[in-house]
Formats: sequence, structure tokens, C-alpha cells
Amino acid sequence: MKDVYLFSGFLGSGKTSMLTDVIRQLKEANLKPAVIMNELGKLPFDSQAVEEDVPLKEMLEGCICCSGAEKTEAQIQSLLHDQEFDVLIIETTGAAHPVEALDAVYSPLFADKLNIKGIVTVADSRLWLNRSNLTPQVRSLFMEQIRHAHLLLANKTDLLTESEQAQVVYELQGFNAKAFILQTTNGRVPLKLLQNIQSTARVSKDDIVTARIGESFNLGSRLIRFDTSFTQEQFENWVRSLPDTVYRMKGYVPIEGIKNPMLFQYAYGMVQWLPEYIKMEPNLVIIGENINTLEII
Ligand SMILES: Nc1nc2c(ncn2[C@@H]2O[C@H](COP(=O)(O)OP(=O)(O)OP(=O)(O)O)[C@@H](O)[C@H]2O)c(=O)[nH]1
Repeated sequence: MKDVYLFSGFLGSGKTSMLTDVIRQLKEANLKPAVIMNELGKLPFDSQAVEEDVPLKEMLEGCICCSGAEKTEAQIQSLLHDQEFDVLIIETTGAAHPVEALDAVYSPLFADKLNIKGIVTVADSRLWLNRSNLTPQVRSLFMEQIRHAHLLLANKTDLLTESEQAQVVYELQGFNAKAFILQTTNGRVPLKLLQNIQSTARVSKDDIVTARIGESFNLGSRLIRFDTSFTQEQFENWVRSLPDTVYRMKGYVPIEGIKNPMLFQYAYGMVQWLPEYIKMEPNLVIIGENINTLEII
């Protein structure tokens, strides 16, 4: 039996950071991981976090729940058929409901092959404290991902004071009493803790508060291509001018005087720049609500 973990968490909370670190630990323990990854944006940036020797299936354009259980089944089946692996990690997009994603892997086809361990949710601790600023639909999805976790990471603790950290853990435990809660930075979770998850019985679909991409939830992604370069200041000024309903941006931005476009990441007001040693296409994905009306730099 192969262990299966579902990694959940809202956009930019730290799922990819967790995935990279868990893959490292699995390899150190001589366990071979395989990954199914979903990406709401159009560029498979995050797949760069997975080294080439790890079997990877990507589902671009949408999430496990929207693309249907059949597609996930087909991907798992092809992994089982073509690849040797011990552990399967399914990273759901930040816009998927974890229980719907979990449901997709509970296929009778795999009943004797897959041991579904459960949902690991990474929550951005600062976002938890500021959740009242989210639109109702997004808040509902953010809270659902937390409510259904078997293991819950209160991530980005480095951005909080000690008393805020204590408040987050206290509140999270009150909200999801069954989850084991771990305070983390960069999604670092010891492998032993993952392996010890005892997933409870299947969650009933009736227990799901609907919060998915649909008419009432205008979460979408937009791809921009840059023809000119900017100063970092110019670019960050534009970022600051964007509405709060832009949740996540990532991509490569051409910066004046710097050879290759820089890797740019944005999640909830926090900006991160990293130099890139290869020349990546100057593309940026923006994820948020009603982003088609945004003014682009
Ligand atoms: N300060 C701080 N930043 C973090 C931490 N964990 C992750 N980040 C940063 O947050 C951003 C998002 O992290 P990812 O691991 O890509 O998050 P994700 O959930 O995979 O994001 P999606 O691509 O939207 O699914 C990156 O810029 C990370 O470097 C943390 O513990 N502290």
C-alpha cells in the first residue's frame, strides 16, 4: 500500500515550500515520492520545486474537484502503472476544497493500493488573524480548508509576535479540535508527524460548505507578459496600488540593470524577490477575484 497525502491550503500559504521539504525528507528516508500538482495559474512554476527524478503529474487549468474525479483517477492510474513510488502527494490548488479533492482519490479502483492518510493544511497565520478582511466566499474556503485538516500547519510564524502566535494556535484548535496543530516556518513539518496522521473516516459531502470557483466566486488567474523592464520600486509601487482581492502573484519580472528577469512572489501584502540564474520568460500570473479589470503596470 502506498501512503497518500493531500496538501491543502489557500493561495500562497506555503504548500510548495512544504512539498519541497517533505520530498527531501522522504528521499533521505529512502522512500520514493510521486506528486500530482494542480495549478490555478497558467504557468507551472511550482513544478520547478519538484526535482526531475520525482514522477510528477500536473493538472493545469483548474483543480481536482473541477476537472472531475475521473481525471484524477486516470492520473493516479497512470502513475501506478508507469512509475515506482512509495508515497503519493497531491497538492491541491489554493482554490480547491480539500474534501472534494479527497473524494476524488477514494476510488474503488485503488482501494487495495492506496492508503489515504489524510489532509494536511497549511494556513498562513497572519491571514488567519486578518481573515475578516477576506471576501465572504474566500474566507469560507480558507476556513473550510482549515476545518477539514487532519494535520494543520500554522505557517509563517516568523511574521507574528509571540502573543499573536499563541492566539492563532488557540483559535485554530477551537475551530478544528481534531487536528494536530504545528507552528511552522516555510512549511517545515517532520516526516514522522506526517506518517503518524490517523485519518478519520471519510467526510460526508453534506458537511461541505460550498465555496468553489463559480458564479459567486470570481476567483481567476491572469497571465501578463512584460515587454519592458522596471525598477523594483516602480514595480512594488504598482503592486501596492492593487486591491486586496489580488491574493497571489508569481512570475519573472525584468528589472533594470539585472541580467535575467527576477523571480517575483507575492502573497497577502508580502513581496519576495529572488535572482534567477537562467533567463526565464518575463511572465507573471496574477490570482485573485475580478482581476480582469485590474490596471496592469
Ligand atoms: N515569511 C515567511 N514566508 C513564507 C513562509 N512560508 C512560505 N513563505 C513565502 O510565501 C510565498 C508562498 O509560498 P509557497 O510555498 O509558494 O506557497 P503555496 O501555498 O505553494 O502558493 P501557491 O503557489 O499559491 O499554491 C513564498 O514567497 C514563500 O517564500 C514562512 O514561514 N514565512
